[in-house]
Amino acid sequence: MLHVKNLTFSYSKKIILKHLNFTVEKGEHLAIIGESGCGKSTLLKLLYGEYDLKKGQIFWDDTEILGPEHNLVVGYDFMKSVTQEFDLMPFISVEENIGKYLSNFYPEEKKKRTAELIKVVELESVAKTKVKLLSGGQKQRVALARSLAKQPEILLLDEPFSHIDNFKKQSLRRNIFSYLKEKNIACIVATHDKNDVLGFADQMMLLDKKVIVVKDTPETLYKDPKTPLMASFFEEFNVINDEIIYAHELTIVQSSPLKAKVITSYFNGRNYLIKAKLDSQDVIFEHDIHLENNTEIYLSKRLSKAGK
Ligand SMILES: Nc1ncnc2c1ncn2[C@@H]1O[C@H](COP(=O)(O)OP(=O)(O)OP(=O)(O)O)[C@@H](O)[C@H]1O
Repeated sequence: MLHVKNLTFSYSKKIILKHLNFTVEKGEHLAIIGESGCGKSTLLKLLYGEYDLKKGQIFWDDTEILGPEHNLVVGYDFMKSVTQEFDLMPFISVEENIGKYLSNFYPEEKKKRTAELIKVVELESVAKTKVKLLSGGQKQRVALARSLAKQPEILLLDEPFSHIDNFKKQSLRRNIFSYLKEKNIACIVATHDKNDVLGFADQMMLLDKKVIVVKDTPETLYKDPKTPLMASFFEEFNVINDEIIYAHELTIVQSSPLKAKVITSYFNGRNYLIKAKLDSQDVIFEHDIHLENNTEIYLSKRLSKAGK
């Protein structure tokens, strides 16, 4: 288990993270979210042992994670990290990069393992291509596969699919995250993308103003986001009479106290996103058809399927 105890960290005098306490079980998937600059990458670097801690401690089971003051080489065998700098070897092939740290003593096993990982990241077609010839997204996939080569116990991922196109993203997420579950590898993912979280993370943790605001399951936080910052991670939303209401939860009714005037309609794929003026505030909601500007409407929170 990863155990973070009372971690506080600053770059020179600027405090970035304050009094963080949390745990991650073996095989568990934790997503770290928060606005740009809130300290997600810094936290991953601390967990990896890239910096020395002045306050607080980090343990993986009984091993304390220590920084460069204590370790000549940063990092531990049981932990791997994939950052935004992929740190690959450009002049050797994809399969050579992935197999680089696997023992040559068992060539058959090395070959099998490399092929298995190439399949997980769907790079079969470029297995023999030199890495310098790959796109950014392909390089990111090589970095992901390489991090899994010597099966770690815990994997730290910083925006792991940021360079990967939408065609590939969803199947890649499914492959990687189910591979980690299958092998009982814990993973901590810093992300801005709800699709990295919903359906995959066991727990998610929101960082804001240096502290952990909330840590819970994605389902609990989606259904009851508590704060606008949390809601904004998931979807477009409104705050009406102090209540957070997602755009898809607002609907047009015959009559209600919420009388509004349409400002504009945006085509949104399966429906339209309508912006309207409600008293002095702008509200946003989903609707099946385009609405003319200035149409007067009445809005209400949609009843859930259970009728609540
Ligand atoms: N090496 C450094 N030296 C000094 N300040 C730094 C350093 N690295 C990051 N910072 C600062 O620490 C804060 C947190 O940065 P960090 O990269 O951890 O945020 P983040 O949440 O990962 O952001 P993003 O989502 O944009 O990647 C920022 O204000 C950043 O400017």
